[in-house]
Amino acid sequence: MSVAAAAGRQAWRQLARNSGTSAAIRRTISSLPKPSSSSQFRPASVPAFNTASKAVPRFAQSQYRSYSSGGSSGDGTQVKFWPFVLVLAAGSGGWVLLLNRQKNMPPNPKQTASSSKPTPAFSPSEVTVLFVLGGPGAGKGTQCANLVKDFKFHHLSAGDLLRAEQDRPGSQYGQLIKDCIKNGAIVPMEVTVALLENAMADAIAKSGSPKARFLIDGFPRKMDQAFQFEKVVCPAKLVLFFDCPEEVMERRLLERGKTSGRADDNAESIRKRFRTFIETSMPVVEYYDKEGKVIKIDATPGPKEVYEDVKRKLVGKLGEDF
Ligand SMILES: Nc1ncnc2c1ncn2[C@@H]1O[C@H](COP(=O)(O)OP(=O)(O)OP(=O)(O)O)[C@@H](O)[C@H]1O
Ligand SMILES: O=c1ccn([C@@H]2O[C@H](COP(=O)(O)O)[C@@H](O)[C@H]2O)c(=O)[nH]1
Repeated sequence: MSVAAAAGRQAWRQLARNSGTSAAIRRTISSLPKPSSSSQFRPASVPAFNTASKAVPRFAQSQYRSYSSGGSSGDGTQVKFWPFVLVLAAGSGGWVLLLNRQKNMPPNPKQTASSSKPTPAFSPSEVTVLFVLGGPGAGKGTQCANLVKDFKFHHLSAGDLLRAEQDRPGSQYGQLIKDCIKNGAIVPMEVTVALLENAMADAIAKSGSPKARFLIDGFPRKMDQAFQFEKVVCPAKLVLFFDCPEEVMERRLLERGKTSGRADDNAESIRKRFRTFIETSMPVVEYYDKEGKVIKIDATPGPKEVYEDVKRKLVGKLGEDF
């Protein structure tokens, strides 16, 4: 299991524990991949780490001796161990190859939809989710603020939730999140999906009504997040995509960086964020575009003009009363 995957799995458990585990998160914890490292093939009595200087448990001692002595048990009985070793090694190798192959393959939506098929935590008949995507500095947050006023959305920024978790005293994932943000990398999806689900549950509980509209800003930035969120939390109705040239976004971010205090509003982090956006997040936009769910907005003009376009296109697609 990769370090990021392990961190994600841990993160999920921790976040669920900290903020009242929902049924959906609990289900996902149990459906996360089980450890696939060598520990799976290690007899329980064999220590995980090199214990050369320490006493090795009896069972392990006898195994090590057998392997190195070509099958003699040492008491005169001729037991051939090498065929077992070969079978075990071949089996383990095949398993590792299979896991690595799966890791490198994009998630298969059909498989995801048909296999364990957990029910999402929120029903799309009660909860409307709009994903808000666009490059860093395209103006997503600015336009979300406008939509909140006119359409009574709850605005949840994935970046803001991650920054809050990073700064939460005692958070086990503070450093991981900090490093990802500085480098424009994507935090393991379990962390972000759990934070979003918890925030949605909080907002719904506070409003006292199961009906709610959410703008999920800056998410999903990666295909795995998209599939996981829709499977476990709530299917999305639409994606608002703010399209903006890099030079315009860079100018805005450098300007914002003069006062934002954000660790990633600097030239080096911005370059990395742009690369992640092109390589990892644009495929998400393309995926939803093929599904006919994307409303594309030119984010180059001033904020007012952009908002007029957002409103016109959103109402055009969903009507006033969606
Ligand atoms: N249409 C616009 N024209 C000019 N400046 C804008 C426009 N929209 C937003 N800005 C400014 O650009 C900066 C980035 O905007 P905003 O924070 O809304 O972008 P974002 O897409 O949410 O960024 P990030 O992904 O980094 O959080 C802000 O300083 C904002 O005031
Ligand atoms: O789903 C997400 C969203 C964000 N991140 C990390 O946070 C920063 C900042 O995000 P903003 O939306 O610009 O506030 C982003 O560059 C990622 O490092 C994430 O990992 N996953």
